[in-house]
Amino acid sequence: MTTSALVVDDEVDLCRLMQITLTKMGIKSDVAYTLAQARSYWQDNTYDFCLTDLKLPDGSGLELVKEISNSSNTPIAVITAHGSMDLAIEALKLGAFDFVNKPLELPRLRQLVENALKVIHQDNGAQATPESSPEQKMLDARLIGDSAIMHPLKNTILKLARSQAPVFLSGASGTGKEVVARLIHDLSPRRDGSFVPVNCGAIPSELMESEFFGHKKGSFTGAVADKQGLFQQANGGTLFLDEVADLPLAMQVKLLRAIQEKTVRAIGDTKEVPVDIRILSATHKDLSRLVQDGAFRQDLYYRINVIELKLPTLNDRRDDIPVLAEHFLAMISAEWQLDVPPSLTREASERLQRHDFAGNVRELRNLLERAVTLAETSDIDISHLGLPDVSHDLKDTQAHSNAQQSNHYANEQNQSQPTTQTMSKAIENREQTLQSDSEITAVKHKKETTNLHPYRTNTQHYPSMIQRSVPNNTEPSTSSSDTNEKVPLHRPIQPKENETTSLQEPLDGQLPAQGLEHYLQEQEKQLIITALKQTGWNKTQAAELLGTTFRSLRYRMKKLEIAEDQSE
Ligand SMILES: Nc1ncnc2c1ncn2[C@@H]1O[C@H](COP(=O)(O)OP(=O)(O)OP(=O)(O)O)[C@@H](O)[C@H]1O
Repeated sequence: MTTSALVVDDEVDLCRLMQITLTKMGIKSDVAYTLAQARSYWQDNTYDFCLTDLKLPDGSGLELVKEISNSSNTPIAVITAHGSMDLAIEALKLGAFDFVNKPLELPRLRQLVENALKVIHQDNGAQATPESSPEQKMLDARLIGDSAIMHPLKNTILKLARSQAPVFLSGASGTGKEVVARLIHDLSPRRDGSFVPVNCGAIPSELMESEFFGHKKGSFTGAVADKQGLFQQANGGTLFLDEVADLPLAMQVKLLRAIQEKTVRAIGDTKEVPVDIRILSATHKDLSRLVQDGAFRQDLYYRINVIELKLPTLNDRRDDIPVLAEHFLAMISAEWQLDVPPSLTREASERLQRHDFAGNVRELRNLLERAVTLAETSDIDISHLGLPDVSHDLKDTQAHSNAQQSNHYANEQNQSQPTTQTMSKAIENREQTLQSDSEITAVKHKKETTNLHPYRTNTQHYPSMIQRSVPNNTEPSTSSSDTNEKVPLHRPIQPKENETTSLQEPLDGQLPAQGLEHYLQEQEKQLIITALKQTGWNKTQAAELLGTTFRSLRYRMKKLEIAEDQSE
């Protein structure tokens, strides 16, 4: 069936141009020159999408956007006068799926129409199988949770995926902002393009411009070849600005310009290159507060925060804990190639539902990884969770489960004391580097008094595994009066007195042959690999050793092309 469109604009020549473009794309169209005419056409006919100017002789195209979005799923895009970004944003908020600026550039118009066609195609597919559209299936498989709070969230995600509007994902750390960003991309008409996530807090400020916009060979010392920036990598796809609050102010100005103009210029280049990207952004910080404090530009905030999606904390959706736990245990089982998939005992499942998950879903996942490591059989019991005792009734349950596990934990005196365990076979393979003395000690979790999550501070906030044997000069104090003290797996090497932490001079004062950048990257790579080896390739712990965040480490590993796990 031929696709049909309604074009609304009072400029006759422009309407003709749009009609010709649409006809060339195989789309039949009607033209309305006023709001009243548009309403009448809309009532009397069925269209697959609509394209409207905002300034019409008898009213605003925004009214049409509102009416069409409220009464149907039909994609509607708006044409805005150059520079009237506020109106474009208003239209996106009201439900327009995209906008195009005047003077009209035909490639941009074609791109917009192609996106509309993809949305229509997706809708037709969904109508054919309403119960379990591929989109719904993907959403349910990757965003786990069926609680009352998750239903409207999932519906909103499906709607947002159709739009080109910038979305700002807010919510505490570990609530799944990146999961949702990826889903919005994979469910959108841009799914065939790249999803490029960037941790804005992890890029050194002096490299930011080059990372975002690229550089030409020779444009600065160390620019040994042309480099494509993140904007260009995301061309045709989605750029996800994670930890956007951490962007330095100087970079915010440049980013705003690139987002508004939809063009970028690489360092050392003379020409601007157009880019077609959708911007998604996220932070666990209060961005509006940062705007008030002058730490984040209001104009950029306004531009990226066209639609805000707030993700609930895990504590706000406790009903989802069992299903999430099941999901992660299945994942761990597959990743670690366990013969028998692990499962939670009823007591353990109940205990999890009472835990205060300051680190949200990420904390749950890590807690389960640790529990699987500690359990000798496929049954994950309350004692493997490493959580503090919270109530009397729970104590009874725990005593019962401890009794059941007594064969496995013959050496264990009580949960608050360090325990010595042998690891299951699969874990042995994975954690070879941790086993120089074949012992792993679990330390009782110290109840957090702050709401910081474990991966954003340099302090350990969870019961970590520690090696008993550590080098003399880094031996953690075993005489500490606080047996709950959290001890790092390996302490970072402390400089001796009068010793600086700066890198040693290479080759007796000679400068590195391949230049500073290359030398520093090599050093960075070596330090990261050392930390990863020391922690059995556990990125969370390696990040702590290096005094950085998990996300930052992951970003650097990707940048330096360090494979995820080289332990085998
Ligand atoms: N609803 C969910 N279903 C399945 N996995 C989830 C869900 N939410 C979060 N996760 C998992 O939790 C971990 C953290 O998620 P993610 O990185 O998306 O959180 P975030 O909010 O972006 O965190 P941060 O603010 O620290 O960047 C990931 O392993 C992710 O796969």
